[in-house]
Amino acid sequence: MRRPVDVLIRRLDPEVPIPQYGHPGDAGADLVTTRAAVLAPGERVVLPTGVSIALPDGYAAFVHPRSGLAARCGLALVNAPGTVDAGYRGEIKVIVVNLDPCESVRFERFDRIAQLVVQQVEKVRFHEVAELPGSARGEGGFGSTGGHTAVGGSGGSQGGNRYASVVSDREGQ
Ligand SMILES: O=c1ccn([C@H]2C[C@H](O)[C@@H](COP(=O)(O)OP(=O)(O)OP(=O)(O)O)O2)c(=O)[nH]1
Ligand SMILES: [Mg+2]
Repeated sequence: MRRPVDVLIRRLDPEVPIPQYGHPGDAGADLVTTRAAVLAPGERVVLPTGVSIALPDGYAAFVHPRSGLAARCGLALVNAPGTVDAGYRGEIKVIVVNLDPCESVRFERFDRIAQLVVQQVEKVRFHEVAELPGSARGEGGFGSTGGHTAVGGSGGSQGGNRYASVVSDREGQ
């Protein structure tokens, strides 16, 4: 295993646990909320994690959702993945939204709400050019390779089509 990267961390709440990896090979260390909360269906809230960090230069940390909460409760991060810059010294916050149409989501203090993935990031220099070099993909994007052709349209009147395509995608799984 590679040597871990050292990251300085400050507790802003004396009782908050230091983020933990669930298993040795995990990419994300779990973040908790220091504030209990109840999110009604569709509600969005910014939750404090009680920690701030100082990343080494050339690194960033990304706040990712936890799949279990997404699957069980419909919890999503509005800005997933949230980007924590190396120079940020403020409290890490998590912007959660309850996407379940019916059920509220409840968090107790110190429940794990997200996971922090630390990665090396490249700094680039942009060089303006009149033409970009060619590539196999070219300008094709947004479903250009197929598989999503029935999704989309201009909204309203396409609703029936859109639903049918979602159903058939699921049947194909
Ligand atoms: O999920 C997140 C995302 C960001 N941040 C913090 C760390 C990050 O360094 C800072 C700014 O985030 P970002 O650059 O995504 O937000 P912005 O709207 O562009 O703000 P700014 O103008 O401060 O860059 O907010 C969090 O605590 N949680
Ligand atoms: Mg920014």
